[in-house]
Amino acid sequence: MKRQGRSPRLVAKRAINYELSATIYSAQLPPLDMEAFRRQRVGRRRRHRKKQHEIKPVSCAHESCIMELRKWMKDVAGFSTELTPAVFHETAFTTQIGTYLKQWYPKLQPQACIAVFLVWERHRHKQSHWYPYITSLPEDFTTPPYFTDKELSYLPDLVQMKARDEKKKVVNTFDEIVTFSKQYWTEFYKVLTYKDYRWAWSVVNTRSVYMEMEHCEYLDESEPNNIALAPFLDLLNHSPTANIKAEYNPNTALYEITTYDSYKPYDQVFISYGCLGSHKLFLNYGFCIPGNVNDEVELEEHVSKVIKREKIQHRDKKINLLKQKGLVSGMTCSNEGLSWKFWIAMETLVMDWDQLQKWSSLMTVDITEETATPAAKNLARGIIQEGLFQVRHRERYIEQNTSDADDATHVDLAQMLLTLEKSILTKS
Ligand SMILES: C[S@@+](CC[C@H](N)C(=O)[O-])C[C@H]1O[C@@H](n2cnc3c(N)ncnc32)[C@H](O)[C@@H]1O
Repeated sequence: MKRQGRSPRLVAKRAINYELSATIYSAQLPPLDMEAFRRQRVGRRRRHRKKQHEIKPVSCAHESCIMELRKWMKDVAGFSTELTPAVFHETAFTTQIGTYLKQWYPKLQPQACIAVFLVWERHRHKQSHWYPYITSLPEDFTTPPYFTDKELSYLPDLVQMKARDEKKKVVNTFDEIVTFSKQYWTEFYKVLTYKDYRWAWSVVNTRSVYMEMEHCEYLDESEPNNIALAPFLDLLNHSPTANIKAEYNPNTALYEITTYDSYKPYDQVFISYGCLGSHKLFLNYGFCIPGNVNDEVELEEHVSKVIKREKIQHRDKKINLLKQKGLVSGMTCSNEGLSWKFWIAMETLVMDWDQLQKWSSLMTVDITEETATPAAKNLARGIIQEGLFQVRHRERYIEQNTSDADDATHVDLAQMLLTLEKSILTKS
């Protein structure tokens, strides 16, 4: 039942535009109808006709945890060959532990609430109604909370800062949950460990779907209440180029995903988790993809470093102006090159006083690498070089500091993020 270090995929059984629907499990949803998945029958003949030279993917349908999950889907949702509606009357708040969840103080954020629910249900093992789903979940993750502080230091600066924040958030919410449960729910307190909580938090982070939900009086409103778990649906992997539509349909009470891509038999079916670059994919899901069309490098840090040591006239005034106009955060470079906001910043920073008086005329020009002034290009070159210097510096740091105590996957991820950054900066 243990799932570790592998990545099951959903495979198209026919050359179709695949359509999946599933019910979601959220912290506060009212009872939901569940219609699981429309599974197309695979004719044996069709499989036999498959060309010899095609490499058949290795199916994981026979794996006990997936079989259990399918069996569970069949038992509770009538999952067999066609989508069959069924009903789940439970939500986290209507289960055995709902009384605690509703009284939690300070109120739980949606993610923490689902995490508490998962920790508890996992602890109940086979007694839990959710056991087949919980057993089908990965045992660990490669998201930031799983990185040691040393491993975090291998990451590029910006993503490192966000990864540290994410890890801190898990630790802080865990502490709050310990404090509350110690006093008001000792049964839970006795079984609660940081390891389990981190696991549950990561389940929610990496596997939940987006769903607009109504206000819930029991949840902390500082975080939007729009996440839900969708068993089986959460086996779908991400591709940055997948062309899909995914939304909860209140008319059918189904979470519906439609793909506009075509698949041949035995292809892996992908969905898109959103237009996410490698940083976000890593921070939220613990992986990244080379050649991701959504990748970009934020240049704000490099810009501020370079302009501190360069002689920039009226520097503070120019920086304030760029900040006021909201141009600082969009200074990026991608596989397509440097952003318009970056070029505006470069032109602004090289202006003399007279040019600065007519600054607004800049906004009407489409500045690109081709049309930028030589001074702006020169400054831009210095900033890109600073970025490349930082990447090389971090790569050397990894080389000198890694040891057997580090998790090899974590080190690989850090190196991959640096390589992606280097590739974009070099192209620019
Ligand atoms: C919603 S789950 C998808 C199912 C998952 N592969 C599993 O084993 O259950 C999301 C996780 O799948 C993995 N994943 C999804 N798309 C991926 C991809 N294109 N490359 C590598 N890992 C991916 C990541 O670990 C991510 O956190």
